[in-house]
Amino acid sequence: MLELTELKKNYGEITALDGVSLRVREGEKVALLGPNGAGKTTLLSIALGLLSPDSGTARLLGRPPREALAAGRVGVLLQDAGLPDDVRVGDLVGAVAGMYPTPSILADPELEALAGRRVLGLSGGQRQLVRFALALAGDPRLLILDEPTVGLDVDARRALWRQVSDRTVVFATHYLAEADDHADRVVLLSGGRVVADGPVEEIKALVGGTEVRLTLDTMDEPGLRSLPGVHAIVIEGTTATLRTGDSDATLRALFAGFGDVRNVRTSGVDLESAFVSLTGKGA
Ligand SMILES: Nc1ncnc2c1ncn2[C@@H]1O[C@H](COP(=O)(O)OP(=O)(O)OP(=O)(O)O)[C@@H](O)[C@H]1O
Repeated sequence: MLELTELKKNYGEITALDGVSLRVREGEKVALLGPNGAGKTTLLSIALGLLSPDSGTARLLGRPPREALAAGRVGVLLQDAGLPDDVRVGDLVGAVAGMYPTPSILADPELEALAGRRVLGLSGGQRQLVRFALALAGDPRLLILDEPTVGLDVDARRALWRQVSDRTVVFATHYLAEADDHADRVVLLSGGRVVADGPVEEIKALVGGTEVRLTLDTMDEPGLRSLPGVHAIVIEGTTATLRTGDSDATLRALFAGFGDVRNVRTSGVDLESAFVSLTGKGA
């Protein structure tokens, strides 16, 4: 449905994409995860034909992106996309849906409550809900969403994700938790490169997870390394720091297997520090 091959893009001195390839098949839900400046928006803009790459190619539904968009069936939600101010929400959504051969109007109570309001005066989250309704207006086969839930409250987030459940979706996010909840595959971008691409569980184990620090008077590195979920370990004297993708399993086995373990402390590993460990540099 989406095929990007060896994309490169520089803005003057800045390298935004440094040879990115990505293929998304029908039915996949792919989260593009990465810190600020990783290249997510640039990648999506090229996928949509809004920006030309310096080299490489982009195909959308088997065609050049602009052609695919013109044919309908691709829903798009971009950051800060403008909306006409002086029009009622219901009229705007109805008019846009009416331009498609298969119109679809988002059934959402919050959106319905806004139908009579003019766009001017809507809050940031309400505008985002309207943008999302416009993205769905053609009953798209493929949805491309750039940070779709920014500014949305919990109910609106739920409504959004419910609506996308039976479509192919590519979405950019900063949040591992959002990728975890709504994607089946994660593509991790950093510094304009794909640094990891795989099922959510795999990426979570790689970047997320928990740090467990502990003291063992008789250090047993191989034993600690073989605990379930552990994928990295640092030993300093009698202190060990483990990185685990499944802290429950690690701790259960730790307490069962190491009677003399003490001073056990755990902390979440945030995404930024995980990027540092994956890419060897700050994001
Ligand atoms: N129009 C532009 N002119 C110059 N530099 C740009 C332009 N657009 C993006 N960049 C730079 O290219 C790099 C990639 O930016 P991009 O917006 O694609 O990243 P992102 O992953 O979407 O970031 P964010 O999560 O902050 O939205 C950044 O260093 C950014 O500053």
